[in-house]
Amino acid sequence: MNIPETKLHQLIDRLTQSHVCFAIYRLPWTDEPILILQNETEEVETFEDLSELNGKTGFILAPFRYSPEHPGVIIRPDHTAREWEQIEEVLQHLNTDSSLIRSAETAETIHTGTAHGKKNYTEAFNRFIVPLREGTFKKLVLSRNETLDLPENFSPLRAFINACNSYPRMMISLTHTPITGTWIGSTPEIILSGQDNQWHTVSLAGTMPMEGEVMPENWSDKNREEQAFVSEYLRKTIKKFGSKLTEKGPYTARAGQLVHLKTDFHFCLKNTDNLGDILSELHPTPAVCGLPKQAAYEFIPENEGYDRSYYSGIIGWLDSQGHTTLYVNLRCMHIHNAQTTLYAGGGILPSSTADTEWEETRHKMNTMKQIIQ
Ligand SMILES: C=C(O[C@@H]1C=C(C(=O)O)C=C[C@H]1O)C(=O)O
Repeated sequence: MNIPETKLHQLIDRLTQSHVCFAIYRLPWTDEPILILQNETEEVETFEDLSELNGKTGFILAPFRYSPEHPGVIIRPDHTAREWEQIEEVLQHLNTDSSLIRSAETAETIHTGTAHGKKNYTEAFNRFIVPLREGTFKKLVLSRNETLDLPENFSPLRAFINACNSYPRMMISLTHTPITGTWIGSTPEIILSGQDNQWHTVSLAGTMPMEGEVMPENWSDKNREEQAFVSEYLRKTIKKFGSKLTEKGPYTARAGQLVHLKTDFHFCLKNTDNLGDILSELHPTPAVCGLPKQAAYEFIPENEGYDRSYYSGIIGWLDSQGHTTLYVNLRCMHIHNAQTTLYAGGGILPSSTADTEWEETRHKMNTMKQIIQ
């Protein structure tokens, strides 16, 4: 993807420090930036429950779990533009003097050095592994975050473009609202995409690093099992609201310098008025939460030791009248002041070990670390 001319580039970077609500995203295997911009004077609409999204249209950022600090937001598409020329035209009309006031984002002061981070992670791992080995849970996803200082010349838009150029298979996004702050992500995981009666979701789990440019295929039983849990859950859930379910996989799919096991699920929906209800059934899948679902959804925030915020929530374009492309918010980072907080997790089974799982989160975080410069 081309870098836009300097004036536009600087304007978009400054918008990430303003009260303007916008998202720029790029779908997999395309080279087209899409801007969704809400009128500057309006506050972003929030929601507490995915079912409130029934019948709505807009760019969604929903947390893993709702809290007053982290509501879901819907960026209303008052303006939509594709390609830098059109985006420039739309942004020209912004009243940049009044809108470019720094948003009151609270500075996070978490400094998780690696040693400290690994100690916390291992303690959380120990809390997770006990109920897994006792059989209370079949699978739990344990995640962590890490905060880094950004380079002085850091540009959110350059990071977005770096991600577009490095990760053609992923959905890349740069999202900003005063409520959520600024998020940049490269996600490989669709939660719900489609239009009319043709819909798609994926079961994505199991992780190995790429071997140079070769995709490894020697999946362990643990990886196969944790992906099978996600597939089983999706099969059951889709049957509640969809019909004509077809399935392809599992097969090995690349995501940056990692590979995952992936199964595609295609199905039909009778109508699209209740996409919010469908999302509340789907989210959170055992790719980011666990089984049994509800117990895992309560166990994780109480035992993980930090707040996932928008990581492992939902991000993307929702349009009940048109084409929807919603993803799980993975391989993402929150930009705040001169720092960034990166997030990553992985599925834990009774056979898991803390060191291997820690390494997996390091590999996943590298997806974002690579594009910071
Ligand atoms: C939880 C993450 O990724 C998810 C978990 C995976 C796993 O456990 O192997 C693989 C892909 C994703 O569904 C993440 O990237 O943080």
